[in-house]
Amino acid sequence: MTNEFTSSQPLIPIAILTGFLGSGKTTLLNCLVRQPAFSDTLVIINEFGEISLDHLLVTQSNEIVVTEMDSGCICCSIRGDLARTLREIGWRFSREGKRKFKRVMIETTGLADPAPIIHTLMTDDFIASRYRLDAVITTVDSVNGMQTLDRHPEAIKQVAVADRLILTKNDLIDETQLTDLQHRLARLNPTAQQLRVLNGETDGQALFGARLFFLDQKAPDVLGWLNESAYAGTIKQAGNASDTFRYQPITGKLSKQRFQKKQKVAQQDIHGHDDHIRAFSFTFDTPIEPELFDQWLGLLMAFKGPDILRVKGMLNLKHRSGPIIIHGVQHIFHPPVELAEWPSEDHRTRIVFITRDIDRSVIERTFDRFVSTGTEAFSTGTGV
Ligand SMILES: Nc1nc2c(ncn2[C@@H]2O[C@H](COP(=O)(O)OP(=O)(O)OP(=O)(O)O)[C@@H](O)[C@H]2O)c(=O)[nH]1
Repeated sequence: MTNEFTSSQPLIPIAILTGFLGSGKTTLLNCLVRQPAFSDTLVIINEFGEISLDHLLVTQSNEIVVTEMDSGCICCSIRGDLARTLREIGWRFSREGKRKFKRVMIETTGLADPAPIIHTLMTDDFIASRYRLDAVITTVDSVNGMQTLDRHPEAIKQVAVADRLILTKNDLIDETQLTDLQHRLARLNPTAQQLRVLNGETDGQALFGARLFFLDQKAPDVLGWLNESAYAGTIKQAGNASDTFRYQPITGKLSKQRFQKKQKVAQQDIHGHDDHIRAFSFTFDTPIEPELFDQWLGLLMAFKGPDILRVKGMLNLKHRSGPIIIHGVQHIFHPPVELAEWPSEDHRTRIVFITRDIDRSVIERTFDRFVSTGTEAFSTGTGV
C-alpha cells in the first residue's frame, strides 16, 4: 500500500462544516458538490444517504468520540474515527500514485462540539503534517436560530468558533428578525463573516481560505483577520465544561507541562445563555518577555481554558523582529507563527478574546501580574 502524501507537498486545507440540527448543512453540501470548483474536494460525512452521491469524492466517518485522554475530557478527546479516515483517504482516493483531491470538507452532526475535531487536526502528528485547518463554517437557521441559541450551549459554541456563519432559511422570516439575529451573532463572534444563503446556494470557493496562518499568500491580511475593532460588545451564555489544558508555548519551555483542573459543569441556564459570553480586546504598548507571556497564557488556560472559547493575537515579543501570531480554540492552540514583518507602523501587542463567564478584568489582572510585572498597564480596549 502506498502513501500518497509526501512531506514536500503543501498542506491540504480542511473546512469543518458544523451547525445545529436542521440548520441546513446537508442542503449547503448538496449545492456545493454540484459546483465544478468543488470537484476536487473530498467530503467526509456522517451518514450516507443524505447527500447526493453523484459527487465522486465522498466518504463516511461516524462521530465516535474517544475519551481516553488523561482527563476523560470530551474537549480534549481525539476523534479516532476521523483520524483514521484522514489517514486512509490519501491512498483510498488516489489513482496511479496521484491523490484525487486537493481539499477536504468535514460535515459534523448537529450536536457536535467542533473542539475535538479541531484538536484532532492539530495534535495527531500524521494529520498535522499533511492537513491544515482552513475554516470552520457554521450554518445558522434564521427561523429557529434565536431559540436554538437560547436553549443549546453547543449551538453558541459552534457560533463562537466559526470563521464563517451561513444564515439559512432567510426566505422564511422578515428582515427585522434577520437583522436581530445577525446582531446577536456579531456579538457572539464579532469577526466571523456572515453570509446569507438561500437553499444552500453559495460559492464554495469563498468558504475556504479563512485562516490567516495557512494562507499561502506572501502578505496575509493580519489586521483584517484580527479585526480588533469589531470586539466592541459583550455577549454571553452558560456552558458545559470539564477540561484539561494543553497550550503550546512560544518558548517551548512549558511544552511538557500538562495543567489539569477539573471544573464544575456549569449550570445551563436555559433563558440566559448569552449573558455569560464576553467578547473583548486589549492592547499592550511595549515588547513582552516571551517566557512571561508563556507563563501567563499557560496558567490562564490551565485554570480557565474551557471557558476561553477563542483567542486571537498579534504579539510584540522581545528579541523578535516580526509579530508573533497566536490562535486558540478553548485550550487548544495552533503553534505560534512569526510573521516576517509588521502589517503597519503600529507594533503594539493586540489580543482578542471570546470567553464564557470570564470578565475582561480577570484577563487584565493576571496579565498585569505576569507580563507587565506591575510596572505597566493595559493601554486601551473595548468590551466589558
Ligand atoms: N425554506 C428554506 N428551507 C431550507 C433552506 N435551507 C435548508 N432548508 C430546509 O431545511 C431542512 C433542514 O435542512 P438540512 O440541510 O437537512 O439541515 P441539516 O443541518 O443537514 O440537518 P441535520 O443533518 O438533521 O442536522 C430541509 O428540509 C431543507 O430543505 C432555505 O434556505 N430555505
